Amino acid sequence: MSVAAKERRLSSRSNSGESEDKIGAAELGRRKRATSVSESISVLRTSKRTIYTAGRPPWYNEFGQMKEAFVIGLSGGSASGKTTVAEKIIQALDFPWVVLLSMDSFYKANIAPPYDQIPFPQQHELAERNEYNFDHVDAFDFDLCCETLRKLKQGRNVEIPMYDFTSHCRKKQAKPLYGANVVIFEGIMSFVRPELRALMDMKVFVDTDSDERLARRLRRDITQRGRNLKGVLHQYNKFVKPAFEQFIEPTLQYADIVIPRGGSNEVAIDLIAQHVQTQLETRHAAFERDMSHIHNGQPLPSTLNVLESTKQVQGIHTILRNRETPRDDFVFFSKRLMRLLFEFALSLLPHKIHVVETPQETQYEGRKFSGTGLCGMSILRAGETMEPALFSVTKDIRLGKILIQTNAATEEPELHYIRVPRKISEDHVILMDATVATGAAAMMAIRVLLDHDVKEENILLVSLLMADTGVHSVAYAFPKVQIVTTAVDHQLNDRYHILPGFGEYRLGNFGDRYFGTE
Ligand SMILES: Nc1ncnc2c1ncn2[C@@H]1O[C@H](COP(=O)(O)OP(=O)(O)O)[C@@H](O)[C@H]1O
Ligand SMILES: Nc1ccn([C@@H]2O[C@H](COP(=O)(O)O)[C@@H](O)[C@H]2O)c(=O)n1
Repeated sequence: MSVAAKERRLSSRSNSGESEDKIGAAELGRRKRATSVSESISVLRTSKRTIYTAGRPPWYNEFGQMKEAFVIGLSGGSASGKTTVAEKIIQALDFPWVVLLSMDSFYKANIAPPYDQIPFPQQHELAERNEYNFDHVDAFDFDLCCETLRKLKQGRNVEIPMYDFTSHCRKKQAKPLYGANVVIFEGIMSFVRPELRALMDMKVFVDTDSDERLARRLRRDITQRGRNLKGVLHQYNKFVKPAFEQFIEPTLQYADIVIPRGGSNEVAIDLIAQHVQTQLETRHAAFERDMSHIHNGQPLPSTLNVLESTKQVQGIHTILRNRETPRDDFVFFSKRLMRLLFEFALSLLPHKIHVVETPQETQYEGRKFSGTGLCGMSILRAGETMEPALFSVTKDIRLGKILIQTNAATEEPELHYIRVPRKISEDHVILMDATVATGAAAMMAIRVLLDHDVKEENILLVSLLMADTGVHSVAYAFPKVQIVTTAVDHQLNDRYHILPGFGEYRLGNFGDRYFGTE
């Protein structure tokens, strides 16, 4: 199958995108039209219940640790039907957060030893004349391939190189990919290296008759890869066939399952899908969801930083907690409190001594932010209300967004949309939510940042008002994250759920009061 088609499939099943990662309702609709998934909303199926969901449920435990993605390795000769089988497994799983990763993406950008002794124009000419061996192990960048698959398995954000079969080159742009519960990794050499095999939870070999493979390859390479009959036959006899015997066929011994006839073998595909479902159910059931009272009575963590409760701060709280406060006052005083909060949060960032010369030509020993970079990340919807205040105290700050909603049926947070600024791994990140109750959404947002290689100690969770449960849950899972707020409330409702500002000190739903959607 063509790389373009594989990429289309890949992007249609994951939350990656050309310019952003998103899985909002509109995107879901587009995907449904682009793929053959039948229902109008995504369905996560388990044997016990059916959960309707458009978002991604937690992929980490109460300690904040990752549940690794399930990796299916698919091997077999060229045109044996690996991609077709992968696509059928995806359809049979009918489960979001499944990504298809092809080894084709890891063809060397510039053909390397023993070939890199040949200068580039000649390499290209060799490929054009079908004299370059794309079926040799040396044609693949195994190091990058292994690193990418390992990161995906660990749930981290990756950049997938894009390969063009027509020009025989890696494209300049890579494709961001994040958020996989299941990774299907396919390629002719996928079982060759032990380090790649070690990452696979299940290994499947697609065993298709060689005549059939040749017939399919002829059709595909002529119609999709811009080749001619003579060239395909020459390449097949000189490289593809010997490579199958030398490198690919011997790896059949590593397979857990051998699928004769490839994509037509519905029974084998159903069996694989069932096994993966069972594995995912087991992992899902192991997740501790109710964290509302496991930290009861514990002292507040040392990573908690509460803004000094001056009379001025108390005055603003009084206005915000007053149910009679009109919306324009609520917005005005929230913004005042947010600015104070952000100035306080910024003071917690690392600073170094910085000496400047004054107009009087004396030296002034001051301070300067000593981090690499700073960016903000708002948890939608209420976190968005904090953006103007952040902009008013920081200059040129880059901003990302993340939409997390609670699934009414499961009461779990679900990830619906993310837009993370590029190259944030060395940055300090100010993560914003107006209020934090159980901490579930904040934990998910922190996990997303960690998956994008942000350092835990560089994250500041900044919130106007927090419940002590939320503080405990976040600090327990992510002990290096700095938690910054103006007040910590301890309030339980009759279901042992803590709601900040609830009851006597009621604040209500912050987003509704701020946006006037009560
Ligand atoms: N069972 C099948 N019957 C007919 N054609 C098939 C079948 N499986 C795959 N093909 C076709 O053969 C070609 C190669 O299949 P593909 O799944 O891309 O193989 P691979 O990923 O192993 O190279 C494609 O054009 C595909 O449409
Ligand atoms: N520039 C290239 C790169 C690779 N090939 C052939 O692709 C085959 C692997 O892809 P499958 O989808 O068939 O598994 C491999 O056999 C290479 O010969 C190519 O023709 N040109």
